[in-house]
Amino acid sequence: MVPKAELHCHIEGAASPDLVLCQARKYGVDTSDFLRDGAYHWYDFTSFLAAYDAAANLFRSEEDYALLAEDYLTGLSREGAVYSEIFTSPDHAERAGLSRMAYTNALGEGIERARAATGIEGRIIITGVRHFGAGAVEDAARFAAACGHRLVTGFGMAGDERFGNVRDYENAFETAREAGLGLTVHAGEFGGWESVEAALNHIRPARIGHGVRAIENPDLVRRLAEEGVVLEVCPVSNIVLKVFSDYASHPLPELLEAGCRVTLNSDDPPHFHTSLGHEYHVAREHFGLDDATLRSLTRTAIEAAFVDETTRTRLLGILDDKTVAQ
Ligand SMILES: Nc1ncnc2[nH]cnc12
Ligand SMILES: [Zn+2]
Repeated sequence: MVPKAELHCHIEGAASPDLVLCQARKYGVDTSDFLRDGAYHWYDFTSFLAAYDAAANLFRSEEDYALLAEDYLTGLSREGAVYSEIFTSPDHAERAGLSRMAYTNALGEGIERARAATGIEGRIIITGVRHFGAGAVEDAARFAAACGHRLVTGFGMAGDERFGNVRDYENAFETAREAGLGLTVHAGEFGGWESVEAALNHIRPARIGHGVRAIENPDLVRRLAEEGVVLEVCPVSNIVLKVFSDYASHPLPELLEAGCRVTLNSDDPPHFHTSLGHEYHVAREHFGLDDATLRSLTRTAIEAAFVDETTRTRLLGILDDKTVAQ
């Protein structure tokens, strides 16, 4: 099995329908609006975000979140993943009645449990939600900068990219940068190439969430390659959310060919009927990537991971060991 590493997965969006149904029974909530016949139901990006929020609202206690992270990472390890960064959303936890710190500690506990059981390494990227406004994203950044949790190593922004101007979020990212956190921002998913360029100019992140619509501007693709900005590409998400109509028109192969640093990610796996393993399968079947190239994408992810150098070296060692073993 090709070793895998993931940089872009929203933990609330990773809750399996079975786990969500369990939570719904626990809290006596009817899920039929967004979950039917064992699968999530929504029809466009806006209704997807609503389903995501509704599922998130069923995680309310520290044990709920510990279980969510443990369940996700344990399953990911079975697919051959050695590393995972989860995007967390303190705003969602607060809406569900849990403090940001309790939420972060609980997810950390879930990561530690999964590591003890399987060896998978995990880190937390705290995210602000763009369509909650600049004030909310600044609050999330201040929390990320101050929380002091050992596993919090990055800050990002998700949510509806069509909302507001990326400039309005500069302060939030400055706060996170000054605290030494790695930076990633969603851009070039529902916004076009201009959104990627604006993110580069105003946020200066090490990584871009998606970034795939940079393909609309060859100069920008060259810039991404030259600056070595890493793209957290989520192919199945892009097809299911209709960012591209089919795999034949998905730009991942072209971005790779242009020298961009590309990684494979699942985004919100059960919502899109995917998993990290399935993303690697899709890259093989639809983009024609061979095992050596898939391993090089894992290498890119580990190189771009927001981890200390000792951990990075250990992870690269595992990748090389497994490469030799096959
Ligand atoms: N694909 C996506 N784009 C933006 N925000 C998100 N939050 C969860 N999934 C997302
Ligand atoms: Zn995302």
